[in-house]
Amino acid sequence: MKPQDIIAGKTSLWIFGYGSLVWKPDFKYKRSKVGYIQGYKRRFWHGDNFHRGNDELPGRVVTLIEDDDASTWGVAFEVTGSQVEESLKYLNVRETVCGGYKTKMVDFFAGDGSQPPVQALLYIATTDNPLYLGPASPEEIGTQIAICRGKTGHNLEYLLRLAEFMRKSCPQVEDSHLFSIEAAALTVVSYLLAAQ
Ligand SMILES: N[C@@H](CCC(=O)N[C@@H](CS)C(=O)NCC(=O)O)C(=O)O
Repeated sequence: MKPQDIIAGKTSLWIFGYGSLVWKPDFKYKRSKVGYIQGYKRRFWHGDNFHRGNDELPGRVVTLIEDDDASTWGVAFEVTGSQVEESLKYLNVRETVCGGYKTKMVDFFAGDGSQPPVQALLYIATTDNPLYLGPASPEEIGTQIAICRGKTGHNLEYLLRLAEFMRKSCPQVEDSHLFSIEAAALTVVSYLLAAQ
């Protein structure tokens, strides 16, 4: 489903965030819910040469990789009325034009699992994306994040705020990929500070 199809008739839309959107949606919404999507794992495998990096030193941001056994926790935001078009126009620039992400509709399950899933729009960077960097060790990814910055800020902020969100809002979720990268990045930062 293309965003313009959604705008055409929709008066309400859920938008699922799993990276910077969980702590910085920056668009108006009616309500939000913490929850998850199934069939995807979150990985720091997408390059970013705008928000958190540049062409010489691209940062690393998250995308979703298909995995039938995995689920990814984040936040779904419900936009209604004029918020639908406003949010999609904003996200098209932030996510697609500047970030290389494309849209996809998935089932979103609210965290308490008490209600049936709702359809949600999300932004995903697929492996054919020119900015796709792919797998690397937590140490390599952590080091890259510790030294990169872009027009929106430091790549480290992007990592630490996502880790903070998961600890506060999804304490039951053990995201070893995220937390191993966080530990590696903080180790690099401690060495850099000690070397000063
Ligand atoms: N699409 C994911 C990832 C979004 C994301 O991290 N996008 C980057 C674009 S490369 C962004 O918006 N960065 C803004 C920032 O880093 O503050 C989400 O739903 O959260």
